[in-house]
Order: sequence, then C-alpha cells, then structure tokens
Amino acid sequence: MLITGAELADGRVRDVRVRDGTVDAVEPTNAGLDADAGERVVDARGRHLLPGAVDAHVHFREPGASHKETWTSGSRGAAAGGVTTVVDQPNTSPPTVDGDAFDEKADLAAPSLVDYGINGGVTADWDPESLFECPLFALGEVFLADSTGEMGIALDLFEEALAEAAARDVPVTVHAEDETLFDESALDGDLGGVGTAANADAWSAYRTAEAEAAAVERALDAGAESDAQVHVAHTSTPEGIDAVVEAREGATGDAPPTCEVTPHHLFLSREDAGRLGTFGRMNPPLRSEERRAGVFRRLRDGDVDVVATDHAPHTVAEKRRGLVDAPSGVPGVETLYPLLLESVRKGNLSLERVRDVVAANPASIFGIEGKGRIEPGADADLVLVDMTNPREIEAGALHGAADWTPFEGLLGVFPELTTVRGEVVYERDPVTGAESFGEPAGRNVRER
Ligand SMILES: NC(=O)N[C@@H](CC(=O)O)C(=O)O
Ligand SMILES: [Zn+2]
Ligand SMILES: [Zn+2]
Repeated sequence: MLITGAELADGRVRDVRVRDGTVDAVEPTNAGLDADAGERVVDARGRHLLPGAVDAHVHFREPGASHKETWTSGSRGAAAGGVTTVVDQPNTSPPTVDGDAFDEKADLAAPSLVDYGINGGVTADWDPESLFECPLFALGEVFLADSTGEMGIALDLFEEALAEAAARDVPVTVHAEDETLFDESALDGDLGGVGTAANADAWSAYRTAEAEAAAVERALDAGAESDAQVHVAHTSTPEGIDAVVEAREGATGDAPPTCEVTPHHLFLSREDAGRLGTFGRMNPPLRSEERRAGVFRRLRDGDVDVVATDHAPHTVAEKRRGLVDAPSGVPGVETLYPLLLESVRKGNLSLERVRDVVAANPASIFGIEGKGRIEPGADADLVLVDMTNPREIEAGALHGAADWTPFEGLLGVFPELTTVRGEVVYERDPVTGAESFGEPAGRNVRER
C-alpha cells in the first residue's frame, strides 16, 4: 500500500509505503515513491496520518460477561476508533490471576481485529509462578479498592505483587483509591430506585478525591520502595497527577512512575452527573468541573503520560438498576481518538501531544516494540483522519456491544481508515459513510 500526500502529526507532508506489515519508507511527496503494479494507492491529500492508538486500559469482558462485550465486538469498536492495540484488564470471570485463566483468555482473544496485550491480576488466590510464565503484558490493574469484580486487595499483598513484578521487570498498573476515605454518608437518603434517573453526583461525593490522592501516594511510596515500575491508572484528580509528577521528578531508578487519564475525566464532570444518572457512575467517579479542567490542563501541559479509556461496558439494563446497584464503568474505546482530535480541531490540544499520549508514550512505557510511531521499520498500524470533518457521537453508530455512550452528542473526528500491521481492519467511505471491517488480524504484542 502506498499512502500519498498525508500530513503527519508534526506537520510534515509525506508519502508512506507499507510493505509486509511494516512502514517501509516515509518520504517527501514526489521524492520517487511510485506505486508498483497492483499496489493499492491511498490518496491522502488533505488528510492526517497518525499512528494507531495503544489503549492501555480496556475491559473486553471475556471470559464471563460476553453479554457486555466480546473480543469481536470490542475490537470492532477499537478498529473503528483508530485503536490498533488494546490492553485487557484482569477483572473477568474467572479473574486472570493464574496461568490457566491467562490461557483461557488468550484463546478468547484470537478473533480480535486489533493487536492486544493481556494483563495479569492480583487477588489472594493468585499464582505468580504460573502467571509470569505467560506472555503477560503487565501486572494490573491491581485494585487498591473494590471496583467491578471486587478485586480490592490489602497493602501487604500489593507489596508482595510489586516485589514479584519488579523481580521480572514487569510494570504494574494500579487502580488507586483508598476505601477508608470514602464518605458513606453520601449514599444516605433517596438516590432514586431501580430504573429511575438517579443522580451519579452522589457517587462522586462518596468516592472522594482525597481517597484517590491518598492511594496514589501509597502506591508511589510502595513502588519506590520495591523498585517496581508503577503506572497509575485512570487518575481523575489534579492532586493524583501532581503526586505522580513529583515522584517522577524525584525518582532514582530507571523506571519512573507514570500516570494515565481517561476521556471521561477529561470531557465530563459532576455537572454532567445529573443528566447521565447511573450512566455516569464509574470508578474513580466524575469530579468537579474545576478538577476536570485541572486534569485537562495537565494533559495539555505535558504532566499526563497516557490517555487510555478504561473502556468498561455494561448493558443499559444493568446501568438502570439504580445508583447503588448499577455496575460502575463506561464504554469508550471507540471515542478515544475522536474526542481528543476534536480538541485539536478546536485548538485546545496539539496534535503531537495527542499522538504522544495515545500512541508513542504507552508503547514506550510498556515496552511494546514497533508500535506508536510512524517510521521505517515500525508496524504499519495507521489511522487516516480528516481533521476538518467531525461528526456527532451517537451510540447507534458505534460498534461495541454497549448500546450507549456517556459522550452522546459531543463532536468527534473519526477515522476513515485503520490498518493493523498493514491489514485494513476498518474503512469508511467519506462520501457515502459505508463502513467495512477486515479479517481478525490481532495478535499478542508480547509474542513477537
Ligand atoms: N472503572 C470502572 O468503573 N469499572 C471497571 C473497573 C475499573 O477499572 O475500576 C469495570 O471493569 O467495569
Ligand atoms: Zn480501575
Ligand atoms: Zn479499569
């Protein structure tokens, strides 16, 4: 495939040749890259070519909850959103805490359209021996408080997990909330019953910002103590991000701590909680508009290392159970690039910053070879977008199994073409809107 006249994130206009699944050449237009007989030529003039996103945090729900999502449905959403690598989290059923559970999940991941990594989890029943024999992506998310799957663990087990991971140079992704600092009184009173529009603001009042900051500090201290590479998942507060930045600046080892934020904490706040009802319930919860703006600023200014989605689909019926009984989590893998690119279009973020936080940084933090960059020799994981053509996000037009999105009605810049190692996994005709998907092309990025 020859892609001609595309603008890269840094503003250079280039022709890009794809051969045998990798980027073969990146040359100025008219510098002599001519199409071979029978080679597909993509005229990309007026379009941007970006590295496929590496979503370091998804929950594709298999095994155990395939009614919420499968590797097929989840990876279709990923492909249509320009995500070419996903990292699946361990709170499935059974949880991915030993070699057998890992192998079971690896078999289920085979139909994935996009490349993937599989994380190993930590519970009292975990078996580090058999787990670390598998081609694990990372340890985590390790839950310092209960979330979906009730995998919250105590500090001593967390320290044990850090030691095991550090001994093998495996990074550890941490869900950092301290449940002793939750405000139980926020859940007193009438929160709306099953099927009613409960206000998710009570959830935000319950799982406090202080609970996150305290747990982030604890995770960072324990990480430094054990020399483990700690990645703080879905940081939802400026305080949490600042703690990571401070620890990073003071770090002495070769694997400084990093942090990730989600699109929902960047684009939604407690001001949306009333409108969203239980569909706005997730862990950590939506924060005040002031904190949301602070998180966004830290993304813009370079303090945030990664934007990942914490794609956590549940069915509409499950979300309608009422605030206390509805499961936590929102889908998001398909809207990651679109929402961030819309921020670029509006002038709120630079395109290079977006490229770094969704592609280059996650690839380098987690040591994924060949991903996250468009350069000769890299995997041809490519996304073509028309930055002048946003469209409204509508649940009905998305491809995951959840029939809803918390971002309904917001604008997004969606891909026209997505490739995984040179295979077209998604394509949309910009004129007719007709869409097509490729064959399952995904493989485990730790098995190269
Ligand atoms: N974020 C959530 O609210 N839910 C996630 C679990 C998690 O990441 O904590 C899920 O798996 O549903
Ligand atoms: Zn989590
Ligand atoms: Zn998660």
